[in-house]
Amino acid sequence: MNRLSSVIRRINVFNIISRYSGTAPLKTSISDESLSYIYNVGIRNSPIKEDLLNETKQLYPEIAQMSTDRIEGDFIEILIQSLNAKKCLEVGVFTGFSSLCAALGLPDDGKIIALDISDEFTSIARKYWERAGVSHKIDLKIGPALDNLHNLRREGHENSFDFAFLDADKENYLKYYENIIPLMRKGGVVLIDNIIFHNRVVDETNNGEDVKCLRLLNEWVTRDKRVKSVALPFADGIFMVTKK
Ligand SMILES: C[S@@+](CC[C@H](N)C(=O)[O-])C[C@H]1O[C@@H](n2cnc3c(N)ncnc32)[C@H](O)[C@@H]1O
Repeated sequence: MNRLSSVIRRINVFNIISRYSGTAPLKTSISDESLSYIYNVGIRNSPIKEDLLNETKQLYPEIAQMSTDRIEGDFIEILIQSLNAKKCLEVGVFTGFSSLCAALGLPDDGKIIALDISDEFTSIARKYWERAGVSHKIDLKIGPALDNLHNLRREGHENSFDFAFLDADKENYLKYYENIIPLMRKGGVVLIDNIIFHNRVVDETNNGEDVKCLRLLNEWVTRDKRVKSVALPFADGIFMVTKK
């Protein structure tokens, strides 16, 4: 992590060089009505996904928005399928929406190693994985994700994952990222969720640890020579990264 610390010291997150020289981003032309239309027309019917999200809302009304965005979930499923992925990693499970989507995109002998710290949240997840018939594809490991990532590296999983989804505690994102990249195979894809974190990342008055960590991570990823990356302006902002 020495290279990491020295680069972090050099990054001034509010003095980011503008790399974009095009016209105004297309996103500004999407009205609320068009966005609703996209969400209505763009999501295929899936009673099990809707039930999971509805139960999450009932059980945890204050934090239900932690579930991965509905379109992002379908995007994960399609991406995994089109990559022919067989071995996936998820950091941050909650009640299991994104892992359900990932598992639905995997073949029957595919595997997801899913990491979370909460028995309570993931007990809901297990119920839906069972109902969807995908439990056998998901190996849930309860405990601090960083410890489990270190274990995976020690146990010989480096350079082997086809796909990873990072969606846990934001303060540790940079450490997670630095442990996920060595685990990915060449051409493997990592999606990093919440890179704008409900617009807090661009709010200069917000200097919460989670927000500061996301700013550093975003700069770090863009400069990382081990990968190619693109930031996708949907849901809560997503970095899509592929290992060279
Ligand atoms: C944003 S939620 C994940 C949402 C999930 N991807 C979904 O689609 O529902 C973040 C999760 O990270 C977990 N978490 C927080 N700190 C953690 C840690 N140190 N190690 C592992 N998991 C952690 C929380 O328990 C929570 O379930």
